[in-house]
Amino acid sequence: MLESERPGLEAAGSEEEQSDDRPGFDPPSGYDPDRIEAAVREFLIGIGEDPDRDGLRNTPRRVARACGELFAGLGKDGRTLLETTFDMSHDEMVIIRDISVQSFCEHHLLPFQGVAHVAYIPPPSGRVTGLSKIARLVDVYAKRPQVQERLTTEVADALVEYLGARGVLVVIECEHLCMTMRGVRKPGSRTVTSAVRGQLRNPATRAEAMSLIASRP
Ligand SMILES: Nc1nc2c(ncn2[C@@H]2O[C@H](COP(=O)(O)OP(=O)(O)OP(=O)(O)O)[C@@H](O)[C@H]2O)c(=O)[nH]1
Ligand SMILES: [Zn+2]
Repeated sequence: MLESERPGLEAAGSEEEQSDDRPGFDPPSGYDPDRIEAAVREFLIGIGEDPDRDGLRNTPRRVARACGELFAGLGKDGRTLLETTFDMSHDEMVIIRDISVQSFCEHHLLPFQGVAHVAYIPPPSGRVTGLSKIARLVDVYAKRPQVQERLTTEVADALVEYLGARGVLVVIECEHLCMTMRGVRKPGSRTVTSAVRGQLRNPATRAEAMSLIASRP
């Protein structure tokens, strides 16, 4: 089937779709789709492709639009996300495990993906944040060109700085496509990074968090 015949794809170039007012579409402040589009066209020529052939004609525009989502975290931080808190008077550890992570390695602009586990001890006020905000926090720092180590520390530091968490442990495990699709070609290899702050530096508390993260039903 020709691309132009496929349902949904024909509309990709319509005025309506170009307006980028899709619900939830919140591109970074410096987002310039025209520049991305021009660059992708050049890129296609550079790899020896014909950007005017049928299947590629709308690709630069599609990539430009996709970049508004894929890099939506650029220029943002977790401050506003972590402003919404609830009074639970809970002063024990909270763990959100297996949060999916999708990011781009800043060296090759290839994806790395996997999971994040976040443990935190609420601030002395006992106020906790909504569970979804932790997952959104990971997204804010993942949706940009990144390295896994920085992603890990940025999530941990945001929880201390913006929520006032008394302790934080962030563990991220990802597979990097730049190590599997090309280069050293080691499919299945996973990189594990961690960042620990405050009371979770205590060996016993940290061990408790790690065992809860590792436990499986
Ligand atoms: N520390 C760290 N390194 C990363 C991450 N993502 C990719 N890399 C590495 O970044 C390095 C870039 O190395 P270079 O020698 O400049 O680039 P390269 O010639 O493409 O390297 P190869 O991948 O070994 O072919 C590679 O070793 C990647 O594995 C990350 O999140 N953290
Ligand atoms: Zn890479």
